[in-house]
Amino acid sequence: MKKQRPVNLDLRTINQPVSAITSILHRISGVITFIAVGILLWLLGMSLSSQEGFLQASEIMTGFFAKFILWGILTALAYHICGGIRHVLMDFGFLEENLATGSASAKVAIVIAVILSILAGVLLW
Ligand code: HEM
Repeated sequence: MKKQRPVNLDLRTINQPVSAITSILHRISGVITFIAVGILLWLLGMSLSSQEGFLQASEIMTGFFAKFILWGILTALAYHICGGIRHVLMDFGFLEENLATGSASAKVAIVIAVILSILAGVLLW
């Protein structure tokens, strides 16, 4: 096999198209959402356990760090849903599968997710 093949695996030097960045972020946001389910179920369980548990859960959620984590979770979920709906629209043939439409829909998904993220921040603080 030829040993001197042109291989470039240095991600910092590869210019990623916006649809590729959207795709990577979609997987990352999916993993964050998966971990978030555990955190949110733990909080829900605590809040439903007793009156003290509810007060404890409320107390936890007043801290800046907890709010920041929740904001991150809501941002990841918002992004994942926007990217997910984009995927579903493409899969059902509502969006054309070409470079121009892929880039445009990726940008729209990012902009909507940023707006939802800002709204989540306003809601929390
Ligand atoms: C608890 C909620 C959710 C969790 C934990 C979750 C998690 C994930 C993860 C980890 C992936 C990545 C799979 C991979 O890249 O191999 C994924 C992909 C996907 N998710 Fe979610 N997801 C959730 C909710 C949603 C929702 C609400 C939507 C719809 C809007 C959605 C739509 C999608 C789609 C379409 C893909 C496939 C994307 C692709 O083909 O690259 N997900 N999800």
